[in-house]
Amino acid sequence: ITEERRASIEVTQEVLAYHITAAEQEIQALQEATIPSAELLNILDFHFSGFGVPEDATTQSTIRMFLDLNLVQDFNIDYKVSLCQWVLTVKRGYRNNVPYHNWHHAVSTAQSMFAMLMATDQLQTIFSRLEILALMIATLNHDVDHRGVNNSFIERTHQPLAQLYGHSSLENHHYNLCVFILNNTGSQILSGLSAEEHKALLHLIKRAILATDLTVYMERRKEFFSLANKSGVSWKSEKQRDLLRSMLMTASDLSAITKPWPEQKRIASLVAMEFFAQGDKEREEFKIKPIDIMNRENSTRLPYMQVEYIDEVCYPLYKTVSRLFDSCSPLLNGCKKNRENWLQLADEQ
Ligand SMILES: CCCOc1ccc(S(=O)(=O)N2CCN(C)CC2)cc1-c1nc(CC)cc(=O)[nH]1
Repeated sequence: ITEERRASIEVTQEVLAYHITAAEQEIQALQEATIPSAELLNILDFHFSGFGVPEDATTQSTIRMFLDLNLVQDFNIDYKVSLCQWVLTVKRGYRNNVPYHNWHHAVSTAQSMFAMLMATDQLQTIFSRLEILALMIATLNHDVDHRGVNNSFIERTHQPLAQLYGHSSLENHHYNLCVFILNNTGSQILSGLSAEEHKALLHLIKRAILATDLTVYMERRKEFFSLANKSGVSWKSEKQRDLLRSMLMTASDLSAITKPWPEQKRIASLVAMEFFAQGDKEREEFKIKPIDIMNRENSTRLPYMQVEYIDEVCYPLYKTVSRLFDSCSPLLNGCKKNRENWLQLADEQ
């Protein structure tokens, strides 16, 4: 990158550091709070939704996940000084003027990963402690600073992010901000790790966040489905574990489609709001015709689009994950149920 671009990134990071550091009183309140149990917070349930809970419960739920997975203890994470500030700083990294890709989506995604890990002993034996730490940090940060527009919009409209990163520009940005927050004074939750653990962890986090680019998921899932068809997969090789971690990232990322119908309906309208807002920008600002799913005029086709989304993107994944890990079958059942609900609405159109 040229010298002036490097300088402008420095300035942006300084400004970001100032804005992103959580407010003192918010940190204090969280530090002093008694964190309710996982049962009380309902975070062990597959039907939990981050969109349904008040802000302070979302930060307490995140802390509870790290505590109950023993990550605070295993990695000597300083609870008061770093973990509280880190959670609040990640929360502030999300934009609350974005209808769907905001902090509530981040918490829902992290909670889905948490629920899968807590329900499936096998996963806790397959993955090392470092991999579990990576998955929890990656799910919470995987969409940080999302602007409510997708990669293709960013690339087609030549936004700075597109010039910084060739492809998966959003996911690269999410990863870089995740690292920036981990290095920011006051939220350095990884200070208890050795140099080689830290290096290995950042690689695991990068792979996990980049895996949330849906185009990457659609390419790699064939390999996952055929691997899962073999009897008794060992998940011993790093390549196989990387694939499994990536697929579980997507299963967590798309878990809104598995939620009880009232929740799924509400979340789908937030997704639609965001997609249509992008369509409006494309039409007005960039004089480009928005693609079907982002075109407000097609909103009557929404139920039909959801059925397509379930059939083409979601169902095959939850089917395979549930076949490998039976305890994750609530995700498949929720997805099946929502397909029926959307199909019924589509037929009524
Ligand atoms: C609810 C408004 C319409 O929502 C959709 C419409 C179409 C498709 S799609 O499968 O055809 N497909 C996906 C891959 N893109 C590259 C092309 C379009 C997906 C969604 C959708 N996406 C998400 C994830 C953010 C959540 C969600 O609930 N629904």
